[in-house]
Amino acid sequence: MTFRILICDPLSEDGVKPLYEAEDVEIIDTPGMEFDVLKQKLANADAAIVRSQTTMTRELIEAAPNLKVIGRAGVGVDNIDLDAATENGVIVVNAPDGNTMSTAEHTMAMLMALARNIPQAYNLLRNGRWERKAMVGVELKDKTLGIIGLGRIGKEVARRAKGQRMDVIAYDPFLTKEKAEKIGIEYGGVEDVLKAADFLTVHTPLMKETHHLIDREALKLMKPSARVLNCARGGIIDEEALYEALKEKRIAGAALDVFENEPAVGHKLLELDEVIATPHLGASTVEAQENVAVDVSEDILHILRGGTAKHPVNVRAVSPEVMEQLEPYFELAEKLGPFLSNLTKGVLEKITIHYAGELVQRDTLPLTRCTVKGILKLHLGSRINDVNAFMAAKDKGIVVDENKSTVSRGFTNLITVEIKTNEETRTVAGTLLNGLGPRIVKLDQYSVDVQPTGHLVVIRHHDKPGAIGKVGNLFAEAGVNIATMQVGRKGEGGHAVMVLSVDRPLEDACLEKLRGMEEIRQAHRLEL
Ligand SMILES: NC(=O)C1=CN([C@@H]2O[C@H](COP(=O)(O)OP(=O)(O)OC[C@H]3O[C@@H](n4cnc5c(N)ncnc54)[C@H](O)[C@@H]3O)[C@@H](O)[C@H]2O)C=CC1
Ligand SMILES: O=C(O)CCC(=O)C(=O)O
Repeated sequence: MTFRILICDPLSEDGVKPLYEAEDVEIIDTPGMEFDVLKQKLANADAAIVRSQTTMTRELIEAAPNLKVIGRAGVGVDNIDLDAATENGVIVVNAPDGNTMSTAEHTMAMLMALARNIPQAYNLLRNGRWERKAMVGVELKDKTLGIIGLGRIGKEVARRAKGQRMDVIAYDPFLTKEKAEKIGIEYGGVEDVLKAADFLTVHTPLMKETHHLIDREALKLMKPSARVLNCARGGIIDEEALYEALKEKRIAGAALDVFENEPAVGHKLLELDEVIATPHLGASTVEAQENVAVDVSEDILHILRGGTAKHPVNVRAVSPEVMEQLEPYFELAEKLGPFLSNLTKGVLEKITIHYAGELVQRDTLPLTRCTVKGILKLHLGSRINDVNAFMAAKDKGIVVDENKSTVSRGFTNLITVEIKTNEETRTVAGTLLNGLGPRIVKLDQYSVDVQPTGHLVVIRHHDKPGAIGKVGNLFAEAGVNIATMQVGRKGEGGHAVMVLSVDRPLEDACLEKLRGMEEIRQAHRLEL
């Protein structure tokens, strides 16, 4: 059997050697295809390899009936429609390690160029101007580098910045004070990092939660002398807000490797003297390109020949028999994690899943994996899936435990998820009701009956006369219709919870007012 592999973006020749040398592979190496050509070539491809130039849309994936694997020669998979790939049974693999060093080094190159005006001075000199006065820079020594996103690349940048004798402060949802101390940096919340930074660099994936993470409000918290860097993904920093802040001299400079829309030729940020930029070159080194091309090529060959993926991004590894038994429970498992982790404060340390009732007899590991995936996805984005969820948890030092008990409090099946962070331990229990689907039946010590779907508001309040009415009035004033409301309490006059499902999302102003009420201890808005 011959597998047809389509190379959609330029790849390292040495890196794709394993593919050219394989006897069972036919390569179609035509990078930079127009959409229609790409669509036509995909129609009979078994695998496709992309970097960041090609966007693998649903339309393209659906037009490729033989497609089994998409390989991303790099880290970010925001240019691949993962839902479409999963729905169409296409495995997506990436190369998460191969370009870490290059991207960290590029970030440091940008940091130094930014501090010393190197591109600006060079431009002037090429135009015959020996300008020294206007090109005075700043030292890095004793300056503070703020890092948002301390994953593979963020950590390497921190290490290098310390070598420059900079102070480093970082925020990452998986970083604790203790972990930060161990690597000799300071731990802070996002606001602490923004306020302290002389230079700010972002190294998160681009996803719903990180889109415009650095927005107008964030930039307002920064020092006027601060400079920002983005060598991760366009869209993490709000480009309009950055432009305004630079124009109004509220920040001093920016170094950008990535843009919301690429190629960003003619972008108005590039007209500003305080901005230096490169055309998405973070991973463009001989070494990184060879590494990532080798990694995806090997993974693709292995998968096409019937093996399992080394760096899967979207697949669910469950045998058809086990899948059939567990299928109905996946929706419940998938909802419980995000429901609880949205409510939990602090840095995640341990996830425990308790199974009771008929589930005790089953192989529940796939459900545990699915729950862990739901929790981690909130911070690590869509590349977390059932296959890599445990590995990602281990990577982040999070303990995952599962246990079983015959005590199911009257339910035929019961899944209880417990999340322990460095600040609190919280639990949620859910069951699958015959014909009615998933239900949340317990939140911490309170019994409730909630359908975990749509727009939800979860409130912890003091059980006082009028509290519920006040919440109802506030929602009515905001034009938010309450579809269902569940109230649970330990005893009269004590702590209580309210879980409301509403017909449209609660706006920020309404949530703030809710949080400001004297009867309300905590309020969260959830989309499930
Ligand atoms: N410019 C370029 O050519 C390249 C860009 N990249 C980009 O860099 C990004 C980071 O890559 P890696 O470090 O390899 O990924 P990684 O997955 O190792 O690290 C990402 C980190 O971001 C953290 N994070 C998630 N949400 C966050 C939030 N709201 N606030 C703070 N931290 C948050 C995660 O906990 C994780 O530790 C990639 O997603 C990719 O988009 C990667 C390689 C090359
Ligand atoms: O393919 C490239 O050079 C871009 C690399 C990148 O952005 C990534 O790996 O996420």
